[in-house]
Amino acid sequence: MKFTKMHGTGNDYIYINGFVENIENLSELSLRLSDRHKGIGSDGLVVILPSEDCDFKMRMFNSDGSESEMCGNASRCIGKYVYEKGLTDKTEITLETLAGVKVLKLWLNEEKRVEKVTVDMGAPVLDASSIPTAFSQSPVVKSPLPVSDDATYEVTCLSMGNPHAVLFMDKIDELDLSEIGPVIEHAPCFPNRTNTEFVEVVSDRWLIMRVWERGAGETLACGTGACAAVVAGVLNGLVGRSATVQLRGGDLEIEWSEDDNRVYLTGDAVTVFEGEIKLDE
Ligand SMILES: N[C@H](CCC[C@H](N)C(=O)O)C(=O)O
Repeated sequence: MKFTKMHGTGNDYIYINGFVENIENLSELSLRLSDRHKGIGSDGLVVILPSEDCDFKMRMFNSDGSESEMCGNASRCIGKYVYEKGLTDKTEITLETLAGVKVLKLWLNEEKRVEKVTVDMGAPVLDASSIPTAFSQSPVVKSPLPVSDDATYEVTCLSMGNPHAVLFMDKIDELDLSEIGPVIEHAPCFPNRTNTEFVEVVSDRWLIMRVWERGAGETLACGTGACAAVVAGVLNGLVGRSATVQLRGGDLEIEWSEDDNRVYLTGDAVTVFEGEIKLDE
């Protein structure tokens, strides 16, 4: 099987061309190939497929084999993949996902390489029952979430097609995410588990964030998570509608448009290497 290793802001996935490769059991394959010691090594697996109504379709699996509805960083990398491999010559591309249709706008440099991509992520979902959480008020803002006997955090929960819990706090560098991350991910109030963002507010245009992803653990960046952080920041009166989110893997630019209520995500898309792997060994 041929594959391409790509990252968006350090969030790395194995990309497979589903027009050519016919792979069964993608969930098991993601679990196996994502392993950083015994596999290729990645945060998960992304398959690019034909779509009936859109230009392309994405399926995205976490490194634990679970499938997610949406991935912002992978959407940008798909834009680069399909354009640079000649699968399309469009610079505005529609992408079918389990979270609906997303529109990718490609930014080309002088050599016609895709340098960055803006994704129209659609409107955030703020209704508690659709996120889903056990919290009943909508929007789910400043809700108390006990994480240990002596610590309760206030969380803001929303969906960008996939679930997010956002926590605002200082000194996020000092957090032990491997301890607190799984507790929140598996908290009983999140029946579908959750992605969790730990966010420090620097100014009304600048957030610093670490992320514990559902099904993948701490990653260097999360596009849907960065969108969730800005939406949650606006709901809490902490940040403006247009902000830079600084992650361990780099910066993402987020705008929650007042005009159309949609969230726009802009960031890099990078090809790391191409490879071929025997699946029967
Ligand atoms: N890293 C991705 C999101 C993956 C989300 C996944 N961990 C889930 O289970 O929802 C992003 O850039 O948006």
